[in-house]
Amino acid sequence: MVPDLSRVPGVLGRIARRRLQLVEAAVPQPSPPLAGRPPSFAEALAAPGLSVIAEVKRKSPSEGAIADLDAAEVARAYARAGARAVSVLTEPEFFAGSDADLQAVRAAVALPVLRKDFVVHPLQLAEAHALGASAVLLIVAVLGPLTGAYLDAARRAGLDALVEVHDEREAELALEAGAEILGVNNRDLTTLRVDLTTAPRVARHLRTLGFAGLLVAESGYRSREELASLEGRFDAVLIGSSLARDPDPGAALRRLLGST
Ligand SMILES: O=C(O)c1ccccc1NCC(=O)[C@H](O)[C@H](O)COP(=O)(O)O
Repeated sequence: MVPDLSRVPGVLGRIARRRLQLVEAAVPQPSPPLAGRPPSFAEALAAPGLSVIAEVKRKSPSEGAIADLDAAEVARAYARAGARAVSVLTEPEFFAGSDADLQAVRAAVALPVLRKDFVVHPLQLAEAHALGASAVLLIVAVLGPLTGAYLDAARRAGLDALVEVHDEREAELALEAGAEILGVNNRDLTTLRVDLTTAPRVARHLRTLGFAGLLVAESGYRSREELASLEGRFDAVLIGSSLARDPDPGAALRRLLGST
């Protein structure tokens, strides 16, 4: 049940194909047993008001180097500043992420942790659960018609899934697949261009189609005003670069939330 990645264009296609090579070459590592059940990602996003999912992000294809950070320390700062969940990039080559970052964050904060990676193989789901993640990212542009099968497999592994789309057609595929948490990415992962009108436009389409689940706006957010425009239309926002690049990520989040 591996997606056909030859049809995925641009930067996203390069990342996904390389990810599959790395997953297939990896020797499975035993993870130490986890203390307790991870907190619910869905419940954190459903809390009143706009929930912030704050991201631990070291580097990216669009920005290059972002921060040489201590993942646990940054996650604690996010939690103190009011984040409701933490996203941790675990892709090693394009984002300089690691499973160790995820484990460090899980041990450091009581918030749910999203494993932000490029899921291209079912093994990555069991692995995410073993690492202590509460949720995984499933990208419709990568998984295509297998999105529903991966969603079911994630649920069986005890994980919530943030199903990511970028346009109306992908949004319809995600609905058919049974997504309950839908993320609309403002960043086109083929070209890396960011357009903040994308998430509200696709969200309107989803609500017109009767989607009653949780909606997340993703990528490109830098200001209090931009976040204010999402209130009442989205349940959550995912923010990475603008927080992680700040010398004080906690203060950056408090500024965005208007709580300084
Ligand atoms: O961030 C990138 O350059 C990128 C390139 C290719 C695939 C995925 C990419 N980013 C993943 C994300 O969706 C973001 O990390 C996340 O939404 C936060 O975005 P931002 O606040 O703009 O860092």
